[in-house]
This record gives sequence, C-alpha cells and structure tokens, in this order.
Amino acid sequence: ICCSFEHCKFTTEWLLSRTRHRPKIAVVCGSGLSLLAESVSNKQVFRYEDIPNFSVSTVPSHDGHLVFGNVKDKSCVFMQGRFHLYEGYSLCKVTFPVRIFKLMGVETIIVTNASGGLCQDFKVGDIMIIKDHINLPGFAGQHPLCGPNDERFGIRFPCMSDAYSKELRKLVLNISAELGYSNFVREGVYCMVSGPNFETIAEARMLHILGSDSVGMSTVPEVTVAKHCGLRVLGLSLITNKVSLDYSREEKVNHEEVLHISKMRAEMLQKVLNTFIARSHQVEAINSN
Ligand SMILES: O=P(O)(O)O[C@@H]1C[C@H](O)[C@@H](CO)O1
Ligand code: HPA
Repeated sequence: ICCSFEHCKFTTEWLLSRTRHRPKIAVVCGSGLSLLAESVSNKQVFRYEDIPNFSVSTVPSHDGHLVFGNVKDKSCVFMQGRFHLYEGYSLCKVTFPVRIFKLMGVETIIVTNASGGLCQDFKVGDIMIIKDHINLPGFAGQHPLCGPNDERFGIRFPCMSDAYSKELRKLVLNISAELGYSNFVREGVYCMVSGPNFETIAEARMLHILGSDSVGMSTVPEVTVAKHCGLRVLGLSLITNKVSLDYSREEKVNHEEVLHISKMRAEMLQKVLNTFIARSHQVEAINSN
C-alpha cells in the first residue's frame, strides 16, 4: 500500500519538522486558481517533488507547490495544484494530501475547482457553492475508500449525505451578499467524471437529467476522504464554461478557455475565501456547541 497510515505519518512529520505553521484550514486550488495562495503573509513554500510520498503536478496551471501562510491571523496550508485521476494517479495518491492535512491538525478543508455549467441558469464566471456531489467514477469502483479500511482514519461505511457543511455554506452565502456578489454566487450539485476529455453532448444531457448542475474532473475523491476522516468541507466551483446540451450549438470547450475564465475570476473568489477564513471561528463556535 503506497499511502498507508505510516506513509502519511512520515510525510506529516517531515513537513511539521520544517515549518512552524500549524494550520487549521487547508485550501485546494483548482485549475487557474493558484492566486488564492498568493496573498498570504509569513509564507513558506514546499515543492511537491521535494515532499516524501507526494506526487507531482502534470496539468498546466497546477503549480505543484504546498504553501503555508497566514490569512489575517489564521494559519493555512494551500495546495497550488491538485492531482487528478486522469493523470494516471491512483485515487489513494490523489487524496494523499487530505490525510496529511488531517494528521497535521487541519479541521476544515476548502476545495475549489473549475467546472462546466450544466444548469441552464448558470453563467460563465458564476461561483457555485457545492451543496452535494455525484461520484460517477465511484459507481464504477474508482473510489478512494475501496480496499482495506484503516480505522485510524475513519469508519468503513461513512455517511456522505452531509459531506458539505451546511454552516459553512451559509457563511459563504452571507459573505457573498455582504460583498455584493449574490447575483453570481449559486448553490448546486457537482458531478465528477474521470476526464480527460470534455463531455459529449449525449453525456452532458445524461448528467443534467441525473441532477448535476456542473461537471468537472476532480474534488469528489478529496471530499470523500476528507469526510471519512472527519474534516469539515467547503466546496467552491467556478463555472468556466457552459456545457453544450444542444447539437445546434457551436461552442467548443478547451483547457485554455477554462484557465482564462478562472484567472479572470480568481480575485473575486479570493475575496470570498479570505473573508471566510477570517471569520471561520464563527463556525468553529457553532460546531463546538
Ligand atoms: O482541478 P480542476 O478540477 O479545477 O481542473 C479542471 C478539470 C480539468 O482538470 C481541467 C479541465 O480544463 O480543469
Ligand atoms: O466542461 C467541463 N467538463 C469537465 N471538466 C471541466 N472543467 C472545466 N470545465 C469542464
């Protein structure tokens, strides 16, 4: 097993012996969203290739840096770049960093991504707060919790009906309203496909009928493992393109367009995120009552 408890412990201790940061919040930056980690103070950066047992990023715009730093007075850790199933990594490799965060003392994980909008009300540039997900690869046995269950991480049959914390979603909705962002902040269901190709029209129609508001190629394995090990989860998805449900439409999505839109909107997402992190003690108070 390449991601055993012992491997995780080794990597955690390696990192903790090289940083004074003790983050309670972890952020995974999706495609084109590395900017989210740029404004931190007291910054310390590790390259993925230097961290024992870590994988390396191979997707353009996924920088491959683990960044520790403060947002206001809160110590955080950011992944500038994540690992995807389509890169050829096993889901245990894809989700390995989540378990490192847990062992480090992280309590809340914020996962971000770029996705294609299936809901007809969504516009390019909208921020979708993820309220639930569909684990399509999971239905086919590509699931990060398949295999022997290590109880030190979590139980064999974890509940997923409340994977995305209601309190955290509410806090983001309130913050969005205060920032004047309400008209482009939505809630919805994210569906994971393995990729790497974008969807055919028939596939997109099927996902829409199944109840998906957006589609992407990541996030769900990370969230599943985070919920399994007891982390609070917030998911934010940037709608970078409209997915075609209609044979008469001519739009053709590509990764450059995804990056262009996510870079354009990253600053807004950063504002939401930084305000959220500065206020996250509000949620900690609710949860400890
Ligand atoms: O890491 P995320 O989910 O943000 O990346 C999305 C999905 C594909 O990796 C890529 C397609 O452009 O962006
Ligand atoms: O349309 C999409 N489909 C799948 N993944 C994506 N990531 C960004 N846009 C998309």
